[in-house]
Amino acid sequence: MAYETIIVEVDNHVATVTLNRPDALNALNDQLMSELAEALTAAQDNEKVRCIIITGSEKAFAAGADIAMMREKSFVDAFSGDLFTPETDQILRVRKPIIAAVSGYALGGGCELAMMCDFIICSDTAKFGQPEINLGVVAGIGGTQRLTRIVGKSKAMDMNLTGRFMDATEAERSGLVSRVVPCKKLLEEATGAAQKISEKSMISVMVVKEAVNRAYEVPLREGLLFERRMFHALFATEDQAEGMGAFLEKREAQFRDK
Ligand SMILES: CCCCCCCCCCCCC[C@H](O)CC(=O)SCCNC(=O)CCNC(=O)[C@H](O)C(C)(C)COP(=O)(O)OP(=O)(O)OC[C@H]1O[C@@H](n2cnc3c(N)ncnc32)[C@H](O)[C@@H]1OP(=O)(O)O
Repeated sequence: MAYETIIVEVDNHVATVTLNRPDALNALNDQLMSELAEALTAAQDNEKVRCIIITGSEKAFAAGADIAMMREKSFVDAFSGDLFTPETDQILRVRKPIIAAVSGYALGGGCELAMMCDFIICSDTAKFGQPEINLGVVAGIGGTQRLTRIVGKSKAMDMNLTGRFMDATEAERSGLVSRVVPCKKLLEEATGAAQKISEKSMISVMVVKEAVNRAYEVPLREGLLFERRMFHALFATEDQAEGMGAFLEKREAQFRDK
């Protein structure tokens, strides 16, 4: 598939999707979101792909929704057209793990897109923010919701009210990102993580993704029960027999459940 605003490479079970609108700091316009949705669907359907990375350029992961695209829209356009809901539903339907590899700006929809991924590895140049208030709007796809659950009310309120940016150090300290690496090592680190995940039992990987994401949604007792039942269920898989057998036979496990 030929794309204009993204670059897709599949190698060794990892699909790397690079946002590619450098002149607009990867601002998320209709075409980019449509192409990203298509690429994620293709990665989900491709049996050779076991982990997905979304990344951008050194200067910007994504500087947010495209302001030029939004400027002309009315309330009726946004509300009746359910602006951005189909795209966000699409990324949340992907069951394979998605790593956000963030360098430079991840602002507004860019920060929100990164937070919709399963975890974020960022470079020491990363800057996260929800500056929508500067535009007379507020975050629209998780910047007041996921950010608050991740970094806490005070920091989320500060960032959404002042529009200030958070650097990589603060992002790691706040739990927004999993790891911070030197800019030149970002893709190597993200690819290493993706390949390590690709070696695991795919069925277990998908259960982890679902269980950790559910922790945001349900009370602890319900989450613990879900986790317990999925732990029990995995004893029905070949991968559980292979994984535990390989350990006891002191060899590498060869997982095969899809
Ligand atoms: C399955 C598909 C998955 C899809 C997932 C869902 C994605 C949905 C995304 C929509 C989310 C909507 C809800 C969201 O909360 C709303 C927003 O995101 S509002 C936008 C928030 N972002 C901003 O306000 C940042 C705006 N940019 C800046 O402040 C600055 O550009 C900067 C980042 C601080 C960098 O400053 P500089 O280094 O000085 O660079 P320039 O400003 O000169 O920018 C260079 C060039 O890029 C253009 N540009 C930058 N940001 C945007 C943007 N957001 N939209 C459009 N264009 C942008 C800028 O205009 C310059 O262009 P030029 O003038 O050179 O033509």
